[in-house]
Amino acid sequence: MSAEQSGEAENPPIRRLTDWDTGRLRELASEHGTPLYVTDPERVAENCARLRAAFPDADVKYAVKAHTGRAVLETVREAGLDAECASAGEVRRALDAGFSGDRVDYTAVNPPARDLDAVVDWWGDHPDLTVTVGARDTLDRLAERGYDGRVCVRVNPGVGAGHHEKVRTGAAPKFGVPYDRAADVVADAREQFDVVGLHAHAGSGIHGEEDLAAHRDLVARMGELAREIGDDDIEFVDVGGGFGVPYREDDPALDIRAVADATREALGDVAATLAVEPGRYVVADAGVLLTEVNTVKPTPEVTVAGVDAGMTDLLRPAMYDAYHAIRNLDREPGADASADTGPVTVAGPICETGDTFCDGRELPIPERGDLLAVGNAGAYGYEMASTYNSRPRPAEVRLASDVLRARETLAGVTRLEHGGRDE
Ligand SMILES: Cc1ncc(COP(=O)(O)O)c(C=O)c1O
Ligand SMILES: N[C@@H](CCCC[NH3+])C(=O)O
Repeated sequence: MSAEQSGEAENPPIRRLTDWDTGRLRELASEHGTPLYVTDPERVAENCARLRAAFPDADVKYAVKAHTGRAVLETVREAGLDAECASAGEVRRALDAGFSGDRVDYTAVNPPARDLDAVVDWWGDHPDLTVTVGARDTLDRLAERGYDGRVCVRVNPGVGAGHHEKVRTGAAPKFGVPYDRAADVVADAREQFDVVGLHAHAGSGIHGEEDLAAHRDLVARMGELAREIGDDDIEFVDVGGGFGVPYREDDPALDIRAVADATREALGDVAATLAVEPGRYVVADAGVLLTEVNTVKPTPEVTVAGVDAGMTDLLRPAMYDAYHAIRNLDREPGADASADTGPVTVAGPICETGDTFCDGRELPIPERGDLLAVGNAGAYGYEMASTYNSRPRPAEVRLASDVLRARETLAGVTRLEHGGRDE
C-alpha cells in the first residue's frame, strides 16, 4: 500500500519540528513574546484519528495529564476519545470540556481525601463515571463516602517499560494491586461496587523492541487475569497508554497499527472490550516551545546560548535527560544570516546546572535575538511547568489564532501570599 493509499500523506505518523511553518512561528513570537507554547489542535485531531483507525474496536481514552488545555480536551472529545484523569482536577477539566460522565475514568493513585470527596460529589450528577482503584484502602475510603458506583481495579503487572526509569510505572509497587492478589481484590470489590474493568499501565514512552515486548507481556497477563475473574463479567480491559513518539530527528515513528495488532493478539480471546489510554501520542507533536536567545557566550568547549525559557517552562530535559529537537529559526539553510555550526549548549535562566535544553549539540552558532523552536513540546510541557525561581509560567497560543493560556504575571505568582486566596 502506498503512503497515499494508506492516508499517510495527509496524516503522517509524526509531525517533525522541521514541518512547522517558520513564518507563522515567527509571527506568533513577535505578537505574543517568548517563552511561548504554540499548540495546534488540528494536529491533535489527526493523532486521534490515527489512533482510532488503529484500534477500531477498542475504547481509546486520552490521558488528560499530557496536556490539560481546554482546546485540546474539546478536540479529543469531538474526535471520540474518552478521558482518563489522574486527579479530581483533571476530572473537573474533562467534565467542563463536555465529556459526559460515562466517558470519564478517574485513576486514583493514593488519592488525597479532597480528591475523593470532590469526585464522589460529582458522581452524584455523573453516576456513570468510573473510579480506577489500585489499593484496598481506596475501596474502603470510597465506601466510607457512600460511593457504590463503577470501579475498575488497577493491577501491578510486574512489567515496566518506558523512556526513563522514573516513568516505568508497571513494576513500581506504588501502582496497582499486586498481580497475584488482584483476583481476590476484584472478588471483594464486587461485594460493594460495580466492577467494570481491569487496568494496568507499563510506563511512558514505549518505543523500542524491548519496550514493545514488555507491553505485549503486560497485555498477555491482563488477558489471563480477565479470563480468571470472568471476562464476560467486566466491560473492559485497559492495558494503559505509553505509546512513544520520535524525539530525535532520525528516530522512526512508531507503527501504531502494528502495535494495535500485537496488542489484540497478546490479549487473546477476551469478551470484554480492549481499552488503551495514550497521552503523549495524542499531543506531543502538536506543540512547540519558542524561546529567544538573550546571551551568547563563547567558551573553549561550547557556545552557550542563554535563552528566556528554562526548566520551569519545559522540565523534561532536566528531569529525564530527555532529548528535544531544537531549530534556530533565524539560521535555517537559505536564511540570510550565517549558519556556521558548532557545539551549542542551550541554557535557561534558572540557577541549576540541569537547566539546559541540550549540551554541546551541533547547532548553528546563534546570535543574540535569535528565535529557537523546541520540538515535541505538546506533551508534558506546559503541564509540568512551575514557578520555581519566581518565574511566571509562559503563555500558550493556538497555531491558527487565539491565546489559549495567558502569560502568568509576577502578581499571579505571589497571589496566594499575605491573605490572598483562590475562591
Ligand atoms: C495510568 C497512566 N495512564 C496513561 C498514561 C499516559 O502515558 P503516555 O502519555 O506515555 O501515553 C500514564 C503516564 O505514564 C499513566 O500513568
Ligand atoms: N511526565 C513524563 C511522562 C508521564 C508519566 C506519567 N505516568 C514525561 O514527560 O515523559
